[in-house]
Amino acid sequence: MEQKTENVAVIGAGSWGTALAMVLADNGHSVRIWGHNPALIEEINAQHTNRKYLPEIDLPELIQGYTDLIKTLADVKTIIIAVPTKAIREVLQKIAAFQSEPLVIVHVSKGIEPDTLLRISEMIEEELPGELLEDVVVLSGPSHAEEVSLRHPTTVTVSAKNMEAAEKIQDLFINQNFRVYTNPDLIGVEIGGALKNIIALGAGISDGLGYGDNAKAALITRGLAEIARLGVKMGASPLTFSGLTGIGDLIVTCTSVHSRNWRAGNMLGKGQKLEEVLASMGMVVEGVRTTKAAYQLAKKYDVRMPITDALYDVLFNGMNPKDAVDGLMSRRKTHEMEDLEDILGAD
Ligand SMILES: NC(=O)C1=CN([C@@H]2O[C@H](COP(=O)(O)OP(=O)(O)OC[C@H]3O[C@@H](n4cnc5c(N)ncnc54)[C@H](OP(=O)(O)O)[C@@H]3O)[C@@H](O)[C@H]2O)C=CC1
Ligand SMILES: O=C(CO)COP(=O)(O)O
Repeated sequence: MEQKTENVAVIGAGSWGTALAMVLADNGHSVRIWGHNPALIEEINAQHTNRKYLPEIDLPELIQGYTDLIKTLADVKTIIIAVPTKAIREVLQKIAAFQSEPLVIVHVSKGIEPDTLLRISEMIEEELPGELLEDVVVLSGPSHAEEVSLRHPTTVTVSAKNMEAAEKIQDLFINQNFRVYTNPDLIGVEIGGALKNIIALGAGISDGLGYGDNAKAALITRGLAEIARLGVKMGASPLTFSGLTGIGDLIVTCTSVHSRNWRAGNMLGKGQKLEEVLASMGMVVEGVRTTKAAYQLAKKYDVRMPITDALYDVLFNGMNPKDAVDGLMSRRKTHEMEDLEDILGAD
């Protein structure tokens, strides 16, 4: 496939930013990766590695590391924001302080902001004035950085209000190992990507407690039901939840040892305290903040989210994980498809 190459900036030099920089470099783009840790950027430039986040990987030389944000964005139109959700406003404020040309922002983070209950594209629209923001595109789907950086086959979805912008980002990333689909359902893509992390924490807890595949299948299936219930009330298409950013990302995150959310849940299930689990991870566990946001969203939209409620009690109210599972299993009996009307959007 003939592609026009360009300068692309990746903001965030962690696992996902680095793996996506590799995809872009494989497509021939000049990639500038910005990070706030000078030692890591020095390592990327001098040794072409990022040992903390992708220990086994050698990086293409087309990837250049930067710590100066102004230099990173010179002659760049498209930037990939790959920092944890809670750092997004901070980096956008830094960019807004000097940027004068409009940007296409591609966000690849998976979260919802607690309290404001904004999706990430909405946070970006709040932080960047209209004259600096040409388009916002989300890229999401079942895609562990560890496997993308090994160039293992991976599929993701892009979405935006302006689908022409999404298609341009599809062209920017797509290659033989990294297949990119489009989906116009921006709300569904962002909600599925964010909320699967809650269920992945739950799957990790279940495995940590010693429960088996039956319990995990139940969590994935009933987790998807409650994500779809909320998503549809927020305006998403129910079909999106049967796609890559719905069931696809749920499967990969609930079943993979690469998932930081699964790993954190696993440690919780084995009896460790949340603070010690997070301190030992060294990488972001988005599901913790997203549990708080989803708990608040469930109240706002009056949607039943029993797994999210149980996770909230474990994470923020000190509930014993075993008691949380017992609570889920002893809920009032019900019809499996009782919520179908909600999922299909009927009154
Ligand atoms: N890893 C994956 O496989 C995937 C991750 N994602 C999503 O991508 C997002 C980023 O995750 P990921 O790369 O994995 O996270 P990591 O924890 O691997 O890396 C996060 C990076 O962001 C940097 N960072 C944190 N806070 C700031 C800040 N205030 N200013 C500048 N840089 C900051 C960190 O710097 P430092 O090293 O100094 O802490 C680190 O380089 C998350 O929302 C995640 O859900 C989506 C799909 C796949
Ligand atoms: O989103 C991911 C894979 O699609 C990565 O999940 P974790 O953040 O749990 O590692």
